[in-house]
Amino acid sequence: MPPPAPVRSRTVHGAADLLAAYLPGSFYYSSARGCLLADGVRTRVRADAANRAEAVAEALDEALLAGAGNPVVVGAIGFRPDAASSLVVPEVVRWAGAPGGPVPDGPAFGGPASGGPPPDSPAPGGQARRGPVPGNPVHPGPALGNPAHPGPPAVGSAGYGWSVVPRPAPEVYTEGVRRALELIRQGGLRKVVLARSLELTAAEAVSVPRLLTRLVHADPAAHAFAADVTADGDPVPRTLVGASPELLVSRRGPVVVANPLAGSRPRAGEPAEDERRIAGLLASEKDRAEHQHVVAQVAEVLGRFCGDLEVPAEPEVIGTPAMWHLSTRITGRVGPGGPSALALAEALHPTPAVCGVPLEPARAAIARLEPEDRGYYSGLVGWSGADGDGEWVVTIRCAEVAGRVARLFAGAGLVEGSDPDAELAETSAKFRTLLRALDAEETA
Ligand SMILES: C=C(O[C@@H]1C=C(C(=O)O)C=C[C@H]1O)C(=O)O
Repeated sequence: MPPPAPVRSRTVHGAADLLAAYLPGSFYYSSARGCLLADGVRTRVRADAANRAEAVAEALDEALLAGAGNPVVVGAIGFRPDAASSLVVPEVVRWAGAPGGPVPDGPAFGGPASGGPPPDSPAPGGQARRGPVPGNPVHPGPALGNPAHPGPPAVGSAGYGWSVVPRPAPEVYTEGVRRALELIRQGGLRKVVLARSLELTAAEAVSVPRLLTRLVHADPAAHAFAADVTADGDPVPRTLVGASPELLVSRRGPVVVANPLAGSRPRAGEPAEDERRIAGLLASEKDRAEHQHVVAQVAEVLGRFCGDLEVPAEPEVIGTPAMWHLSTRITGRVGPGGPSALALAEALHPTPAVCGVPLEPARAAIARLEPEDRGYYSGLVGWSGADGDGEWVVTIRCAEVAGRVARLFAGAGLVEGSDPDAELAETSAKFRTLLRALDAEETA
């Protein structure tokens, strides 16, 4: 008989440990389901949209053959079909519970080497996220600034002295919105999302670990991420970092969850006014229509792969520290050997939350009316395991950070009845998630 395998105690990580261990170049992802920190590159998946699924499967198979327990692929994929992607099968993956949750005890998470998410973390899709309270549509979201846990110092604690350039200028954006509304009036296009960006330049290099930590502290229930997206020829490393409220899709075993958002109001930060805004959002036909486009597409795509699809008839309102959104949580089930979380995410992308309806006219309108390339913004970011489990979010409330520059993106969905100035204001409110974390809210 072979000698018994040596028993080694496994390190148990807390969410705070993983966040503290993040370094630029790592991949970090956290949500109400738990968090993951990935380091090192076993395989870099170099593939375009047409052969990505095959390349990912091959890389995961290789890792399995090399003895990795349950290897994962992590990273980000850009918005356009021909956009860059940054996907790797990492050398080391560490898992922990959700940020702000208890430090899990007992043996660690789901398996050798590459492990798996903690078994005791919430079900996929962040059920622990602020949901509706029956009979009370107001969901306060996290407190803004918890004095007991003030979080790390400002990203530029000495004051970065940001300079801010909106791209395009606000009046060019509103003109684009008017032209998009004209296309909608002419017929053929029903919804399109137009985005703009803010380019912030600091006097010194932006600290990505501190930016990420501030985002997680500001909203532990968000899907927070930091992914290295440095491309060949970039003079300095580039990191995609953000806190998305929008679950594109998750899979855990047979259970599939998607949580499309669309239809928004800025958070006022004053309870009575927020009550009014939430009621206004729920009652707005324009916002309901904008939301329904996304729900219909997500349900149609998931319906191709899933049984037991459940699509609530009515949206709820969810809150982030900056925004209120109409939200619909859709669930379904896949059979054994069904599509992986990444395959589902790629089938869903781009949803009308970031592109439009019908898809091709919306893509064409974006290409014509947005002067700036979106890059990774409005693509997808997350992780997928060899067993098919995983979680991918829509890449919003994010910035691409390189050296002293942080490029922020935000968009707004346009349908018949949209108002250009209100859409501009909506994008300004969406920038707040990142501006606050960069201590730049007053500058922009
Ligand atoms: C496009 C963004 O957000 C998306 C658009 C929304 C809307 O138009 O109401 C709401 C949530 C997101 O699905 C963004 O944050 O940049």
